[in-house]
Amino acid sequence: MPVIRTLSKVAQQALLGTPGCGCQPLTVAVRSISFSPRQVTSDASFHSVSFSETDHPKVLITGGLGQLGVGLAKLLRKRFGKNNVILSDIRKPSSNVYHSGPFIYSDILDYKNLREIVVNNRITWLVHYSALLSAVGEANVALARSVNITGLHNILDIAAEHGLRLFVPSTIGAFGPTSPRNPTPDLCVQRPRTIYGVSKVHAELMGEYYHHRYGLDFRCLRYPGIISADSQPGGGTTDYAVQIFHDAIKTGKFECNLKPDTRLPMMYIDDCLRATLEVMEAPADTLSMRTYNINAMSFTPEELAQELQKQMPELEVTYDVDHVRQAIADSWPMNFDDSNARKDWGWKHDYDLPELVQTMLNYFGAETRMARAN
Ligand SMILES: NC(=O)c1ccc[n+]([C@@H]2O[C@H](COP(=O)([O-])OP(=O)(O)OC[C@H]3O[C@@H](n4cnc5c(N)ncnc54)[C@H](O)[C@@H]3O)[C@@H](O)[C@H]2O)c1
Ligand SMILES: C[C@@H](O)[C@H](N)C(=O)O
Repeated sequence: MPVIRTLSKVAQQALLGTPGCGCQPLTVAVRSISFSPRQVTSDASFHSVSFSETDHPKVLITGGLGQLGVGLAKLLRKRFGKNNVILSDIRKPSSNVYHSGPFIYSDILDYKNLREIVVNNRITWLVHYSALLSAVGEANVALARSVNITGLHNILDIAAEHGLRLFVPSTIGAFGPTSPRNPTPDLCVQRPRTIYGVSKVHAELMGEYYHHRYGLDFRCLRYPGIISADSQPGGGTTDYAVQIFHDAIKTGKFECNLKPDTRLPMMYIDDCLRATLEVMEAPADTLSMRTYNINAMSFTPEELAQELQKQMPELEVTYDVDHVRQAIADSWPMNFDDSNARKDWGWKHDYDLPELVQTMLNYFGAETRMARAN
C-alpha cells in the first residue's frame, strides 16, 4: 500500500509539475510520463531547455581530463562553439586546456553540485566520461564501485530531471568469458569478471531502463580500446597499444604486459569521438537500440609491433605478462560485431591498422621536429 501511495503521489507531482521537466509530453502512456525518480524540491528553479530553444546544445563533459575528454571537447567546440561545451573534472587542468574553453570543477559524487552546474549553465547534453578503468578498478574496487555506480546514479537522475540528452560510454569490457568472443554481437550473455565491466553493464541497463521508464534520451556506445597520441590512457587493459608508440619513439624498445597473441578490438581516437558526436546527433527514430557496439579493427601486440617495425625495423619488443591484465584481456571480445550501428545510423570507421600506425608516427615525428626546432 505505501508503495502504491508513493507511486501515485510521484505520478501526480509529475502530471502537475512536469512541463518544466520537459522530457516528454504528458498526454502519453504511463511508460513515457516523465518525472524524476529522485524528487526535486520546490525551491529548485530548474527548467530544462528544450533543444529547439537554442541553436546548439549546451554540453557538459564529466571526467573530461582523461584520455578522451579534451579531444571530444575540441571536436564539439568546433561544431557548437567554444562556450557551448564545458569540460569538468576533479583534477586541475593544464594551462593549455584551461585556456582553450570553459572548465569547471565537478565531482560526480556531489549531486547538488552537479545540479547547480546543469541549472546555472542551462545544460542540454551531458557526456559522462568519469570512470575508473579496468586495471585501476581492480586495484581499488571500493572507489570504482563508488565512481562508476553511485556516480552514474547521480548522472541518470540529473539527466532525467532536466530532460538532458545523456551519453554514457560502455566498453568491450562489458562482456566476459561466457560471451561469444569472436565476434561479439550487441545482444548476448554479459557476465564480466571486473568491477569495471560489472559497472558498465549496470550503466547500460540503468540507462535503458530510464529511457523506457522516464523517457530519458539515453545513448551509449561500447568503445573498443582507444588509441591516441596526445593524451595518456587512464589505467586500462588496452593501454599497451598507446604505450608502445611512446616507448618506440623514445627508446626503440617496448616491454609488453600482454601475451603476443592477445587479440582485442581497437580504435583510433578520431573515429571514437566522431562516432560519439554522430550517435548524439542521430534522429531518435533511427536508433533501434540505445546501446551499440562500435568497431574499427582488431589486432594482437605481435601484429601491432610488426606494423610498427615496417617503419621502425630496429624496434625491439619483449613480453613480461601482467597476470591481472592478461586475465582481463582473455575474457574480453576478440572481434566486435558493430553491424547494428552501421545499419541504423551509418557508422563507418576511417582508420585501419596501417592508417593508425602511420597517423601515430606522423604525430610523434612532427612533435620531435618541433622540439628540435625550439
Ligand atoms: N579509453 C578507452 O580505451 C575507453 C574504452 C572504452 C570505454 N571508455 C570509457 O570512456 C570514458 C572516458 O575514458 P577515458 O579513457 O578518458 O578515462 P580516463 O581514466 O582517462 O579519465 C577518467 C576521468 O574521470 C575522472 N574522475 C574520476 N573520479 C571522478 C569523480 N568522482 N568525479 C568526476 N570525475 C572523476 C578522472 O579524474 C579522469 O580524468 C570512461 O567512461 C571509459 O570507461 C574508454
Ligand atoms: C577497453 C577500455 O574500456 C579501457 N581502455 C580498458 O582497457 O579498461
